[in-house]
Amino acid sequence: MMNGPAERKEEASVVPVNSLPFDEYVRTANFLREKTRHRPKIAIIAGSGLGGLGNALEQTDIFDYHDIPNFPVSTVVGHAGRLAFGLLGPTQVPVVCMQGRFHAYEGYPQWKITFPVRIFKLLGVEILIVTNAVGGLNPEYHVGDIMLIKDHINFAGFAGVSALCGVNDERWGPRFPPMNDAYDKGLRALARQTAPECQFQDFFHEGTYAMVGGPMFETCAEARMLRSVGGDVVGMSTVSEVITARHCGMKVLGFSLITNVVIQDETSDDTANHQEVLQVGIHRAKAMQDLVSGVVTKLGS
Ligand SMILES: O=P(O)(O)O[C@H]1O[C@H](CO)[C@@H](O)[C@H]1O
Ligand code: HPA
Repeated sequence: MMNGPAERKEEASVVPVNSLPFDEYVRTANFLREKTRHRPKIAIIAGSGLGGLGNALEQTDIFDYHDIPNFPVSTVVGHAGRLAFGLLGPTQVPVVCMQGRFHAYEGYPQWKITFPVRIFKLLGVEILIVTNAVGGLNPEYHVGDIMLIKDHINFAGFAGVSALCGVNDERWGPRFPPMNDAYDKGLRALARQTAPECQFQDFFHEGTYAMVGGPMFETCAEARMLRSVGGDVVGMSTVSEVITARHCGMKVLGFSLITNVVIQDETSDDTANHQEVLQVGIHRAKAMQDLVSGVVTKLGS
């Protein structure tokens, strides 16, 4: 029998993994809405070394993550831990930018990693732009190239780790959201159109982001496996944010900066390291900024 007393009891005993009640999200959103004059429809999450985007905003209202109720705090070098509301680009489009994101390897549960995405939804955001630093797996990709994210492979998800685990609150979205259209076609077309205008068509690709848990970089065998199943780049973030945004009906656009080439050959003397990731981020931050700003300007007009 469906929904009999036994089934209901079992349902009630499930501990929701997304464990803050809806009202707590509303409290955080209200806190921010009361303190900023901006009403952005676009949110940007800046990855490792890419937080400079937030510094390019004008008329900013800036919040330290420590000061926002219920917000996690950044613990990774290269993630400033600030939420900046402001105006981006020549046409002054209102945006909100996370200067630093949260990762599972910092010890955060999935619902916390993705908490800001739902706050953006409550604030009226319709489009989420994610940026990240990645290792290149595709042999045609070089350090400093930018990849428009076409799709992702969610290795954590295969293991049952998802921000959507737990009792589903329909106020956010459906129990079984589709992900075949995770990265919006129209927004990707806009990004492809913007890349040549920024003069970097020569180092622009479109490909698939493979998400691993980190914090350790990949072994050579793992890297070859990721490449063989279709990964063009690998990183330790982003996918949970994208899934949460799609779940609550936001459109998503994503860009990856290739900060290192993932070593796939055990005879190599090179090793991956976070300092290199940050250095490349610093050198190519302007390119990423121009691209995001170019797309945002088109969206705002
Ligand atoms: O994905 P973002 O936050 O850009 O950071 C990337 O850079 C770090 C490794 O250097 C990892 O956290 C990886 O995910
Ligand atoms: N692997 C995983 N995540 C990363 C890498 C990498 O090589 N570079 C930047 N983030």
